[in-house]
Amino acid sequence: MQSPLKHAPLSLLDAENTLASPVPVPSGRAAQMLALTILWHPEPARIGEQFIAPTRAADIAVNRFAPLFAAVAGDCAPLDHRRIARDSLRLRRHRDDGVSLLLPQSRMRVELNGAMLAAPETRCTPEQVDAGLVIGLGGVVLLCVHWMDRLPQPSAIGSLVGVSGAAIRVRELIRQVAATDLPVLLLGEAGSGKELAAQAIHQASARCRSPMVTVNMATVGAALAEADLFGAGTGAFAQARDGIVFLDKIGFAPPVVQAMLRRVLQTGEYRPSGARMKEAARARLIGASDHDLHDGSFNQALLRRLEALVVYLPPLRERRCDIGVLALHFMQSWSARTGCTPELPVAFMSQLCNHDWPGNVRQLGSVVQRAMSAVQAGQPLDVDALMPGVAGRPARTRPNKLSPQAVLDALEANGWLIRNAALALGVSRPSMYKLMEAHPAIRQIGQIAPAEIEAALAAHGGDPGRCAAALKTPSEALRRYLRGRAAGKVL
Ligand SMILES: Nc1ncnc2c1ncn2[C@@H]1O[C@H](COP(=O)(O)OP(=O)(O)OP(=O)(O)O)[C@@H](O)[C@H]1O
Repeated sequence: MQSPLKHAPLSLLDAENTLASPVPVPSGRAAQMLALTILWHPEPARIGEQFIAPTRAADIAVNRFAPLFAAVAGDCAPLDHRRIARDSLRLRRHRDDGVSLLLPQSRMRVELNGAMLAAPETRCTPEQVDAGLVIGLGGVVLLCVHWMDRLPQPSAIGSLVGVSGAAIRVRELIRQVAATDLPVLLLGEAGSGKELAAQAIHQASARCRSPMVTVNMATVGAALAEADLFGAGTGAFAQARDGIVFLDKIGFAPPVVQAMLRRVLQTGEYRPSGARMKEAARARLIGASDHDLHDGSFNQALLRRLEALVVYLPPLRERRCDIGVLALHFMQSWSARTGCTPELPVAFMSQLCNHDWPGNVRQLGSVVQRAMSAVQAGQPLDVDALMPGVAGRPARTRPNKLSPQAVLDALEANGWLIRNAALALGVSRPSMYKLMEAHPAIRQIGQIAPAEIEAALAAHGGDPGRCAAALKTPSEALRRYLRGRAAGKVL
């Protein structure tokens, strides 16, 4: 499954030089090992243990006593549960990297991606294996069959939970990036962990004793952005001192601010708002974006400087084997906060592991916590009721099943950002555009008179999010309009 933000995980470039040997990107399934990760087990300590298949030739036999699953720095043990059959479920890797599941002779219930298997052999396509197969055994254990491009490693960055090759790679990159002092660009879908990665870079770097100051460029209006960043004494650069300025959603920075940031990166100086003298910008800059910044509307000279180091956070659906350890992590933090440890049923965990998580780790965390409190309160666990409204419903809602009010509500609840509203509704972005075009109350920016836009801006202090809501027009289009206006384009 390819993400639109696919990026080489780390490019080591600076303004003058391209290093000849960037960190190698493993290519193709040939470079990968087939792995089994425990997504769920009655003993929580077993969650995340892995078995890595040594060769591509032999079948993998999965039964009560084999294979041996290993914790990263611990002992090996089989699944070892009385509801797991002694007879083996066999996993057979084919030449095309599809995988067949051959059922055991026993009556043990075997599920594949949430559906019970009855046929003696079920063949999964290479694409299905790429997406991660979720196998349920005996109604007690969930395994993920997936590819690994590197061997498991102890985590040196405890805050970033994950056992997938992608999670290991991100932690390696963060350590490399933390050892340098170049600007960094963090890319990844909303909720994939960019801010957490910025905090980890800060913590692992020599700047950890100075503050990291975060500014969300999507929520500061153009009028305030300059002061928020460069205000004398109070702006982010002044506050961060020798630390880090983290610009979240940097793609939304107004053009004038983008030009200032470029000059900061170029000269190492800035002029505080209202001051006559320039000051040295001592803080390191980290930017984050959930969309591609190469579309021309972002300052490309700034982008080239920010791209000195790029760390890409893959979406959760591309690292399904992390869902178990992440769910456990959220359950443990809920228990630590509340002092209660309610148990979530394996059927519910299976649904979590099979979900595509358009809102990524943030959405998983919210759903797990809601589920914990529902169980705690003695309420039945209704997965459908827990999934919507966090950052998204399960993907693949039929657009023609959505009422105009549902479309309007999703836009209202998501700051009139098309992308987030589409995620919340579980429809693709093209479908979302069609739904908006057909909607009687939603207007395209081109249909609104400039005077009305100016009046809305004046009424809402220049805040594009609130203006978009007042004008009933998508926020992205309004921001594009404002960028064009600032650049002096005839509109
Ligand atoms: N690998 C991880 N381990 C533990 N928690 C994680 C991990 N990745 C993300 N989270 C948690 O998920 C939530 C969202 O993460 P974060 O805010 O870093 O995402 P983001 O990519 O910056 O999102 P946005 O683009 O919407 O700002 C946070 O609560 C964070 O702690």
